Amino acid sequence: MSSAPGSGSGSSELIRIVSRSSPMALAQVERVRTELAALRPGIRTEVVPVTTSGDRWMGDLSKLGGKGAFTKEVDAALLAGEADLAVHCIKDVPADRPLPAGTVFAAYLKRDDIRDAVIHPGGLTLDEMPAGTRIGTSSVRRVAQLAITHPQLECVPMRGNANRRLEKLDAGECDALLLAVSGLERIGRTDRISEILPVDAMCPPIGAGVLGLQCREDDTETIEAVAGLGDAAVWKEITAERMLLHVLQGHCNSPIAGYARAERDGRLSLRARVFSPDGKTVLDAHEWAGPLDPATLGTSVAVALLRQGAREVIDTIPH
Ligand SMILES: NCc1[nH]cc(CCC(=O)O)c1CC(=O)O
Repeated sequence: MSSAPGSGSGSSELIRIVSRSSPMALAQVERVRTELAALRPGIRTEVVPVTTSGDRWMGDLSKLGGKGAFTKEVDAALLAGEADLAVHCIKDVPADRPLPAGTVFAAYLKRDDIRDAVIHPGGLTLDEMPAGTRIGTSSVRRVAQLAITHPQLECVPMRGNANRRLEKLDAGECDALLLAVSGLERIGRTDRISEILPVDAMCPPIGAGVLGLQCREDDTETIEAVAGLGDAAVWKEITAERMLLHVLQGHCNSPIAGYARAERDGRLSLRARVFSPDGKTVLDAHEWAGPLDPATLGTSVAVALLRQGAREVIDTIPH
């Protein structure tokens, strides 16, 4: 191949990005392609589509053997060398076990909104909804917190990608939905939001609003190419949050919530909560740390929750 002198070895570099085919996943890949094109104009990208078991299965996710439901096929494409880069919602990446051997996160992108939104066709907020209003969500985290703040509302199981859930809502399968603001932004449907819930009322899941770029660990070329897309503050937040989840050994069906915040002065805080499914037990911990060791902060908050009895709460929930 003849390339102009001085155009650099990266001028003909191709990065193949594996993606689920939901509108949200494709939008995430487009964000990465746009940011990469600005940072490294010489690199070409291509999308390699996969369908995951989590996308196909509309039943209870725990019956699929856990949260890896959305990541297994993606990991396999990466490890088989069919693709060079995977874009994951960090929220969907299990933390109770190590990342698949041979893969690493090369970057975490700048964080989007971490809050959940209410979608009600009539524009009602949770407080305005009559008793018995059916909220479509299968998330134990959302069900537990709704039981605390709005016990008069009824949760009904609801799965499928965000676009499908909106269709099911419009078809009358439920009266309202809870969905992540960031996901609605990605699919261009923030027009459907009737209320954004503060994190005090609806604590977000670990990793909310963050995309991680996963590579093969020996693929230094791709790792170096995408590392510049990463955000240093988000790296600290995710390191603390995922260490918390790792120490708690939460599973796909455990109502664990929490978020870290890196302040501009370098300090890092982490709040986390563990709920019983009925919301009657709420464990809460919040700590501050200096900038140097996010993993220790995650461990420390997890230990505080374990001292309050988190082990029993997590283990009594079947998965
Ligand atoms: N479980 C699916 C999923 N994974 C990540 C997001 C939202 C975007 C994010 O937090 O990165 C969603 C949709 C939702 O929960 O509403």
